[in-house]
Formats: sequence, C-alpha cells, structure tokens
Amino acid sequence: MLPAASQQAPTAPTPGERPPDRPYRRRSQQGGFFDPVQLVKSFPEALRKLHPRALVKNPVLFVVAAGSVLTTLSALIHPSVFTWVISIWLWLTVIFANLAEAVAEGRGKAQAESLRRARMDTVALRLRHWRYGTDLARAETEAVAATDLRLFDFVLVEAGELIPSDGDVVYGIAAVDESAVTGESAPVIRESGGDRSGVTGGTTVLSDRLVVRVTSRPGHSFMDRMIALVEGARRQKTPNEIALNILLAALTIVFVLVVVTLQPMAAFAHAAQSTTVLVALLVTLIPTTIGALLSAIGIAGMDRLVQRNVLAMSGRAVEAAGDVNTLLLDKTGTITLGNREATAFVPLPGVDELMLADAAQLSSLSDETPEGRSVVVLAKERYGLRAPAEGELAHAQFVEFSARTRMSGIDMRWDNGAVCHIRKGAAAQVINWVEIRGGAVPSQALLWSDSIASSGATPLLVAVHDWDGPRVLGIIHLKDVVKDGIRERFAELRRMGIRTVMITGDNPLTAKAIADEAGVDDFLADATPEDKLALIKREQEGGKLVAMTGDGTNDAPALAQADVGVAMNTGTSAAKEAGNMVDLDSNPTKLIEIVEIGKQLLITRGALTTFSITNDVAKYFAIIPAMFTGVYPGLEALNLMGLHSPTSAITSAIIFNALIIVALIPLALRGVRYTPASAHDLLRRNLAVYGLGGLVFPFIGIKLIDLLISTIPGLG
Ligand SMILES: Nc1ncnc2c1ncn2[C@@H]1O[C@H](COP(=O)(O)OP(=O)(O)OP(=O)(O)O)[C@@H](O)[C@H]1O
Ligand SMILES: [K+]
Ligand SMILES: [Mg+2]
Repeated sequence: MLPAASQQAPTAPTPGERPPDRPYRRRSQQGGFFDPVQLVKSFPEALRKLHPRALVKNPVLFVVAAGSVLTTLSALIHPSVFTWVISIWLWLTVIFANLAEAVAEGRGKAQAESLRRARMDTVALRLRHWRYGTDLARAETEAVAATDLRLFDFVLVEAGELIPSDGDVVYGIAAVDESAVTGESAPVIRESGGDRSGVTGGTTVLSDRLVVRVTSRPGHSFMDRMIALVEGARRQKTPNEIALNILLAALTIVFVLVVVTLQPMAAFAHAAQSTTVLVALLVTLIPTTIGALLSAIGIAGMDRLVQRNVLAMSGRAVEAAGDVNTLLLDKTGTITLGNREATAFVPLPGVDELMLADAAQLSSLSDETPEGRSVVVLAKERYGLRAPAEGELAHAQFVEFSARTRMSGIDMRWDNGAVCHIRKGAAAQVINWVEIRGGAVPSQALLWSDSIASSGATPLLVAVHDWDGPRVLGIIHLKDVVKDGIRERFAELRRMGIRTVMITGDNPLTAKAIADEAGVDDFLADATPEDKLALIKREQEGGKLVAMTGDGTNDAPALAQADVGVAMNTGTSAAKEAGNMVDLDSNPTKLIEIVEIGKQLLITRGALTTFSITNDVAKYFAIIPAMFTGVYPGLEALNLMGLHSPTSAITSAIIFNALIIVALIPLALRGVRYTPASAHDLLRRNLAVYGLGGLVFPFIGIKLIDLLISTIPGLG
C-alpha cells in the first residue's frame, strides 16, 4: 500500500510563527536573577572545593591558600588576635572565591535536576524490517527498553507516547510537545522529509503517529548532553580564559618574588616583618578579585544563554559570538516560515491543467518534503485527484529530492514496456533535464517561472518524458512567507556592526525578492552545500568571525565550519550535531541575543579584571605605611586613609580584599550592563567606571572597616 501521503498537518503553530521579539521563558529565573539564598546553599560546595586538587587549577587562589596555611601555622606558634584574625580572613578569601564558582554552577545543577526528572525510562516499539511504503497497520513490532535501542533502529511512536530516543522522523507528521526540553508548552510540528524532521528523546507525541529513525546511542542523547552542559561537567576553559589565567599566574609569581625579596631589605633596615604581615601584603598585591571570579563569569555566560533557551556546546563559541562580523542565514524556515506550500499549478500553453496536476502529484508521491506533500494535497483538493491505488505503481521507481540535483520525481514502467519519467524541480535543472533528452523548451517556461520567482515564491517546473517525448508541462507555485518583524531585527544587527547574508539553494530571483523583503545586506542564491561552506571559509580567511544559523542537513557542513554555528532545534539531527549551539526556540534572530551575551561576557571579564588590578592600589597604601612607619616615620604621609594602627590597617585591607569578592559575585553572574555601542566607546566607558571605581572604592571601604575593627581589643 502507498502511504497516505496527503495527511493533513495537525493544527498547531509552526515554530516560525512566533514573533521574534516575544520574551522567552527563562526557566531558572523564577527566583530572581540572583538569589542571595544561593550563597548559603552553595557554601558546602565551596568548602569541598578547598581540596588541593581543585585549588591547583587556579594559581592565584592556590597562592592565597598556601599563604593561609603559613599564617595559620604562625598563629599556632605565636598566637595573637592579629595572627588569628588574618588567618581566618585569608581562609575566608579562598572560600568566598570557591563560593563564586559554586553559585555559578549551582544554578545549572538545579536545572539539570529538572531535566533528569523529565528523562524517564520508556518502552519503545521497535519496527522490524521497516522500509518506506510499509503498511504500518501490518508492520511487525517488538517492545524494547528505550535504553536498548541502537543507532538506525526504527521506532513507531503513537499519540500520547514519549519519543524514546533522539532521531529523525522518516514517516508521518505529528504535533509534538517539546516542553520537557524547551520549556515551551505550545506544540510544534515534526514531519518527515523536510528540515523539521528532528525529534528529541523525552518529548511527547500529541497527535497522529511517527516513524523515527534513532540517531543517538543510549547515554549520548541530546538530553544527556544538555544535562552535562548545564551542570558544567563538560565546561572547558576557553582560549581567552586560559590566556588571562596565564597572565594572572605570571603577575602572582612576580609579586611572590617582590614580597620574598622585600624581607632581606626590611631586615637590613631593622624592620623584619612577620610571616603574617608578608602573606597579607602578598595577598593584597595579587589579583585575587578576578582570580576568584574568572570561572564564575564564564559559567554565568553559558548559563545566561541557557536562560534564553540556547545551548552552547562550547564556551569558545560564546566568546566568538561577542566578536562576530558576519551572520549567514539560510532562507527557508529561517528567514521565511518554512512551510513552502504549493498554491497553484500553472500549465504552459497547450497543456491540459489536469494533466499537469496529475504529473505533479505522481512526481510527489514519495516526496516526503513539506513541498512534495503540499503538491499531493493541492492536486487532491483542487482537482480531486487521488493517489493511485496499491499495485498500480508496482513497477514505479521513486527519485528522491536532493539538494544537489534540485529535482525529485518518478520513473514508471508499464507491462507493455512503455516508460514514463516525471520530474519536478528548480527551473534551470528541469530545463536542462528536458534539453539533454532532446526536448525543446518554450520560452514561457522560463519567463513565467521568473515572474513567479520575482514575487518571492519558489517555482517548480514539472516535466515528463513519455511516448510523446520530453517536454515541460508547467509550473508549481510554492508560496513561502517572510517571518514577521524580521526586518527590524536585521536592522538591529546592522547597528551592532554585523553584516547579514542570506544563503539559499533557491534561484536568484526568489532569493532577491525575499532578501529585499527581509532586509538582509547581501544574498547568495543557487547555493549547494559546498557553496555555503566555501562562502564561510572565504569570509574567515579575511580574518572575520562568522556566525551561521540553519536547520537543514544541507546546512550541516557550513554550521560545522562557522565560528558560531546555531542550529534550530526544529532542524535535522545532522544540523544539530554540526553546530556548536542549538536554539531550542528555533528563532534565527536569537543570534542578536547570543551576540549580546557574548559581548557582555567579554566586557564583564574586562571590567572585573580592570577593577581587580586597580583596587589593589588602595590596599598597598594601607599596608606599606603600616609595615614601615616604625622605622621610617616619613612613610606616615602615605597613610592617606588615616588608618588607626598598623595592625588594624593590615586587617582592614585583608577583610576588604575578601568581602569585595562576595560583593562582586552578583555582577559576575549577571554581567556588566551591555548597550549597543562601538567597542571603543565601551572600552572607554568601562575603563572610567571600573578603573576609577576600583581605585577609589577601596579607600572608602578600607577606612570604614578600619573604623569598625579599631574598637576590637587586640587589633586597635
Ligand atoms: N521536494 C522538491 N522537489 C523538487 N525540487 C525541490 C524540492 N524542494 C526544493 N526543490 C528545489 O530545490 C531548490 C533548493 O531547495 P533546498 O530546500 O535544498 O534549498 P536550501 O539550500 O535548503 O535553501 P533554503 O533552505 O535556504 O531555501 C529549491 O529552490 C527548489 O527549486
Ligand atoms: K588582591
Ligand atoms: Mg534549507
């Protein structure tokens, strides 16, 4: 039996219909963006991170921890209020730094928990020997545990059932509830053939039924990857982060040398310092603030993407997003709604309309793309044409659509030896097909299809080669609609300095019409998957960072090559595998937010590094006079803050040094405010705010702490 190729699409919104500026549901934002309770909750984890194995990964913190051990030992040998207070606050410095990381990770852990709950063990109905055209009612099935499914198994999923594994729909069309993964309760359409064929294990089929080909091994599913990602288990340091870490380590080594060589000089001046004071000086000099917050900033950047329903598989991609120059988008399903539908059959002069409709339908019987299905539907609804019954097409061979041939069709053979070939596809390819077979193509074929294309629709030429010879019959008019509000979003990208380029396999006229309507800066038409890849490489050779959004298998090579490859969650598994980000909302203009988050990550890191280095200056002015006023009374002039006593001055500096870490945790997690502006303006503003702030703020903070603690006996 032939499959019911003309099943109607269930009535649910297509993903593209969502207005781009709709506020996304942010899953873990229910308790406010930064919840102070998290600080308390993460405390045990911060203590666990005191393990030396965890500490060595952060050279700055490791030095502080080593200093804490030294001061604690000396407090045990020469106990005093001062030595104990310094020791305790040094340990607190390390713990607060761990706390920053623990809080950043904690938010993801909670999310991972809720994902785990969604991932249930299910029983799958595996189909034995399924191939296209099998009657599902008669197909042999066996029940197996979802965990026992293998790659390329076929499973049947009915309405109300959980999809047992990631895969591609190979037969059928259904409404699917993907809220377990995307947090979005509106159902989405998943169908075979097109760019909306990918399904995710753990989501639920709401209507109809699907045959799914399994594309992931147990334990390697999308949901598993998502859990590992939000938990931070797979987080690797990005190249920029590693570079900054090396710089911080180098600074630390320099200051260790400074402090160690200071002691002989101090001794020479009869002002030899205690271990506690030397460690205190060292800790104030090294960049503890940024050392403590660096990894939290990175984790929070990934997390901010998750809040916007984007899964970034690599931190490097998030950083690259902050510097993107060019954005490439495919047309169908990305810029347009993507349900290209046949709306009319246009016969050439002298061709019977019914004959064209019949040929169009025959050529689309096994064409499982949305376009193909819509042709069958149109032929049935407008002309009452029914798909041929079982047996009638026993000797037919289907020719599947491919992005390279840009055609699909059927070859039919009759018992008397007669043969009939039917093709439909892009105008240039079909005309070529007819001419190679020796047929003549009337000028209207190209003229009319060009005029359809110029309106932004896609023309498909239909041609036959039978006993009457090769000839074009007419044109199928495929309509596609540009998504609402996309023009404004592209204008916004332009303001951010990003060039948008549409790349499509469609013809240049359709491409131009859509490009004009959507307001992209440039377009490339007639693009094969290789062309898409080559375009990205060319842009990259010029030193540019390229982002690409796409959903089709034919976009996969380009998605893999791009610096930022954002696959639509509605897309095929191949596209999702190839990209380094997946947008669960399948919104191509999400890239605007991704770029913002990338920029915000870079700015936050820069701002806090500046703050960290400048805020050490005040501590220096607190500690140096305290160390030497005994022997050089003139140094009292450096006691700008008028601190109470040498011990209170040093203690205040160390307490401030520890507290500033906790105070900046919310900023590290939330990110510095980002407004679209040139990189130069942003840099200047941040230097002013965070550089100057870092310079001035500690003077006030240390003075206040000094006023407080000078009342404590033993410190005053
Ligand atoms: N089912 C089909 N049968 C025959 N020809 C088709 C079919 N679908 C598309 N075509 C033709 O092939 C061309 C390329 O289509 P395809 O969907 O591969 O483009 P693409 O590269 O994915 O671009 P985009 O998705 O950006 O539009 C279309 O312009 C159309 O002429
Ligand atoms: K410091
Ligand atoms: Mg496509």
